[in-house]
Amino acid sequence: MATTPLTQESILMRLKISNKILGTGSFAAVHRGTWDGRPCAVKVLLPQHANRPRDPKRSDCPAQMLKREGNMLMRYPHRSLVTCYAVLELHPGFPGLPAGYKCSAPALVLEYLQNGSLYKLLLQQQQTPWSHMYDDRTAMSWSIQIASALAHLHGLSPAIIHRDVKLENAMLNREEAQEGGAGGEAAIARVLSVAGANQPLVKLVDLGLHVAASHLADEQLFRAAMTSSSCDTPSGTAGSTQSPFLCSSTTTVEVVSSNLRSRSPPLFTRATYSGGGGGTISAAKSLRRCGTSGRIGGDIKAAATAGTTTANAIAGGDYSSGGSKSSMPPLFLALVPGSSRMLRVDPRSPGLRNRNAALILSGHLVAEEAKGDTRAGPALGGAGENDPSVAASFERFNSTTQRELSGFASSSSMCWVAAAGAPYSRSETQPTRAFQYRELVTRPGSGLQRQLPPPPPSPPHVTATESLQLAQQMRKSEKRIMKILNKQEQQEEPPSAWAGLADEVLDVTENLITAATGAAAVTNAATRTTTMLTTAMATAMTNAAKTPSALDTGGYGSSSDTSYSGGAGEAAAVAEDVCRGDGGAEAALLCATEWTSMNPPPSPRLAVSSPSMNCATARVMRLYESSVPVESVYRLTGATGSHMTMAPEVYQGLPYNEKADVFSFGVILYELFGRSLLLVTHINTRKPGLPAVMQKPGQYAEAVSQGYRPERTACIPAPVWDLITECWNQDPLARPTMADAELRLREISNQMDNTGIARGARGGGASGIRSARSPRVHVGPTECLGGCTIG
Ligand SMILES: Nc1ncnc2c1ncn2[C@@H]1O[C@H](COP(=O)(O)OP(=O)(O)OP(=O)(O)O)[C@@H](O)[C@H]1O
Repeated sequence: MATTPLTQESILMRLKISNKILGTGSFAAVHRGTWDGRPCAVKVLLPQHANRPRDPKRSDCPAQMLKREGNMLMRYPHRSLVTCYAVLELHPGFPGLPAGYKCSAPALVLEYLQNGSLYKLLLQQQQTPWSHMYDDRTAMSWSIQIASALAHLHGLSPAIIHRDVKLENAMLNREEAQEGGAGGEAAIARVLSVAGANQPLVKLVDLGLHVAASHLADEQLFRAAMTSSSCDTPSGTAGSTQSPFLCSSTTTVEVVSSNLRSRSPPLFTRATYSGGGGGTISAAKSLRRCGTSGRIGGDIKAAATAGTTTANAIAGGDYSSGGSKSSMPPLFLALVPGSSRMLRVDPRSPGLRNRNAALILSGHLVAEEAKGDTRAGPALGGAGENDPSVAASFERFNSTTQRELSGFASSSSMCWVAAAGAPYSRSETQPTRAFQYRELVTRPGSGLQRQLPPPPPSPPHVTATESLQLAQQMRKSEKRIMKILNKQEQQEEPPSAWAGLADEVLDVTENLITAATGAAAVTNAATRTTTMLTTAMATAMTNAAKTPSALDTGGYGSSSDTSYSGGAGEAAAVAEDVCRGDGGAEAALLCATEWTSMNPPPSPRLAVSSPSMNCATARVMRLYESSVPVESVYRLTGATGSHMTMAPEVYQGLPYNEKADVFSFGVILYELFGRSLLLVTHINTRKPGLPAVMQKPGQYAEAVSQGYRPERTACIPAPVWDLITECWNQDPLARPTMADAELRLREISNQMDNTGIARGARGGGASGIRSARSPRVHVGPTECLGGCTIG
């Protein structure tokens, strides 16, 4: 079935769409339907989005987002994620499709979740506080299911961030779906009324906003990588059915080199490797599971030797000094949860010999090359276990490099390889088919640096309040920029129309730069990068506006070598990409990070007029243009998701990673165990600790971003509350991983069982859910509704 190509005819045979709408979101309407006779939900892009012209280059338009959602669900299924049976394009006039479609519409055929969302259940619970709809055991079971789905997503490499974790997106289903059910409240009531039935399952839905925390290819590239024959299998694994590679043509690794340890502050030269490679995701998955055997197992063991206990993710990348495919050694990384260590780079690489390399993935230091480890032969097996130099380099690494890079690591969701030692040679800059390299910023003392005046003296200490004000100012400015960009997008204006926008953007940019300069002491990478991104954008827009003809003739794609002549055409192309939100934005950001890490912008005008800035930006852009369509880091700054569950850093428009989901998960725990929705308890309600009554969810998110947290309610068990507060830590890096959170919940659950504490004493049959229609015990509004007894 899965291999049969889906034609419109076969779709017609298999898919029936009824006119019953299960729900409508901002992008899609979800219809009831059947797929091969089984009940299903059909999520179809709304006509207003489907009818818009599509740019295949863009991954952030609603059509692409919907497809990405489906592809992601199909590729990485999980018991607690809604199942996607098919990703389709439905032609206008397809039976059951409402009128209004002029173009074909992407549609997902999803598992039908007939029992509504936990949000609706909670809403109903709050409306009828006398009824106990579920007990703590059930709340715990649901929490664990949601945690395991998120741990699954975050455990992928690169991590996938859901970005919209909330009770609305946690839907109830029975293990055995019943035909003929109806969604919404009726369904909830039916669930509730079935005492003794199987425990309802929770499934996470709506992954439309998901994003890869690092560099994940789109489906096409991913497939290409999976079937690629260019995988450089390490010796000893030939013939193995499972390649120990997670294919690295989907992985772009940032290399930071040169004098890492000897300079203070360290100066970085960065190159980007986007290697080819092979292998399968399933291999990586199984490797992640195995942990103790096989060649990779050896390295995981080495990680354990070095002081860590478990490795829960493995990524592999080709890391090469350039040249032929055969000279591409694999780079293996073990991501150690909650810690920061491991692994080593294949010592076969002559380019890496006698050089220490460290890799940081999503903020974790995960790899290090052992200095002096030049052994050839089995690339990975057992490496490091008995090698004192490996252990020594771990030590060295932890005491120096980690500290030096922590600023980068904590603010970036990208992979970084830090290599100390000899700078890369020019020969390394020659791109090969599967390997590209660009030097983004000139080395210390050359070009860019000389043109810039010395950085201004550090401003006096910036207080937390000032820092917050700056962040808010940033946010305001960002919003304005987004508005401008949206206006541009909606009106589908030609690039020449940027002339009018350029001035406005420059204004905003100045604001940002002022904020950034003032906040230098805060050393906020987000501030810097956003500043520089918008600077680059403004520059490009201005240039484009000045010489619109360059747009017609100037092709940045035409200059593919490392020499760069500059010019408005190039700048305009940068702007175009930045505006369109694809690789250009990332490129500008990458460049900006690098540039500003060495040189905080001394004055807006200087930064704007720096031709080297354009140069570097353009180079990076080309790199990404020919590389994978990476998720734009830029889009990882800015409010995405729901205000009531939004992490502070997301609200503030700072860079964020998968820990934003952890924060939102804390809200889920709070609402589930507390039997109350924050929206109900906090909006239009006077709360202690808050100066004024909040009327909008945005105000709540703002308060949270300033440190406000809801107080514990009596019915939240103490250990659960502890976990909630950890998830709500203002510092994302201090929050637990989802894997940890899941583990903790399981432990709490066991603890509850072992101590024989009668949870849900007041309610629930075997299902743990009580009927809304059969109220039994009245409790006042301040009493616990959950019957919890731990605390
Ligand atoms: N698999 C499903 N089974 C039953 N109902 C569903 C299913 N998926 C979604 N729904 C219903 O359809 C509604 C809209 O779905 P969804 O949230 O996925 O759409 P969206 O356009 O992505 O929404 P949003 O505006 O939140 O991004 C949901 O609130 C839910 O009630």
